Amino acid sequence: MTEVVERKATNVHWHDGEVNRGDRAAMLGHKGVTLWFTGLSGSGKSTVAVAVEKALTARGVLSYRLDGDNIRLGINSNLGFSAEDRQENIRRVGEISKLFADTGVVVLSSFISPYAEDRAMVRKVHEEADLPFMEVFIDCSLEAAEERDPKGLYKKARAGEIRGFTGIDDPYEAPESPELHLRTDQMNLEEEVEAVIKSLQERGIIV
Ligand SMILES: Nc1ncnc2c1ncn2[C@@H]1O[C@H](COP(=O)(O)OS(=O)(=O)O)[C@@H](OP(=O)(O)O)[C@H]1O
Ligand SMILES: Nc1ncnc2c1ncn2[C@@H]1O[C@H](COP(=O)(O)OP(=O)(O)O)[C@@H](O)[C@H]1O
Repeated sequence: MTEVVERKATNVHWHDGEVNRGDRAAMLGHKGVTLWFTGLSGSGKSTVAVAVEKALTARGVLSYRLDGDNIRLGINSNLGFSAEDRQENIRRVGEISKLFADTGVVVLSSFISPYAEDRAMVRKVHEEADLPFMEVFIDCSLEAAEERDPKGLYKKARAGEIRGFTGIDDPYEAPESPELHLRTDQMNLEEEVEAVIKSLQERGIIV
């Protein structure tokens, strides 16, 4: 696996507080977790995350969405779509997700995250911090995603106006053992939300 970037800072030390993760979970009434939605552009990552956020909020569960497009307009605006930039994009949002999950939030991170190695890095970062991490494969055939083409990007990619577009001329490595596998070209949104909520309950993250 590619090493996480080398730390440049020296003489830095972790500083513990007096309020811990358990205190925050007791205050909120649920645990923190990162739900990592991965899939092709147009597979439904954002649609599912938005619907799950709404359902969790209605249950009094604090959640927060981190979305590829939004993050790339802000903190990651200096990154493009080369393999190297995608890796740095995922590394940063993986670390951000970890911080949010540590606060007790149910984090809904939606990124194409096409490379298995980068997703494994995010999983490892969570495991090392003893935080729950669930990879959610938002699965949809390329044909169906291209048919949907909600932003007209596949059309542009086919016309050669976008280079290195995932699924067209850049790879997508499907997860081999995701915690949750949602076929958005075979299920409806309600079923998908239900599956996510059930999975969070089964893992004892929410009641
Ligand atoms: N070349 C190329 N390949 C894939 N996607 C592209 C590209 N150029 C722009 N876009 C738009 O960027 C969104 C994906 O950003 P991500 O941060 O999720 O990508 S990645 O995880 O770093 O691969 C993606 O959003 P979604 O369609 O919501 O997935 C696109 O809107
Ligand atoms: N079962 C489904 N689950 C999620 N999205 C669906 C489903 N069926 C159709 N769609 C549509 O597919 C599109 C997915 O777009 P989006 O959520 O932006 O995908 P992504 O974030 O993966 O790029 C939306 O237009 C959505 O309405």
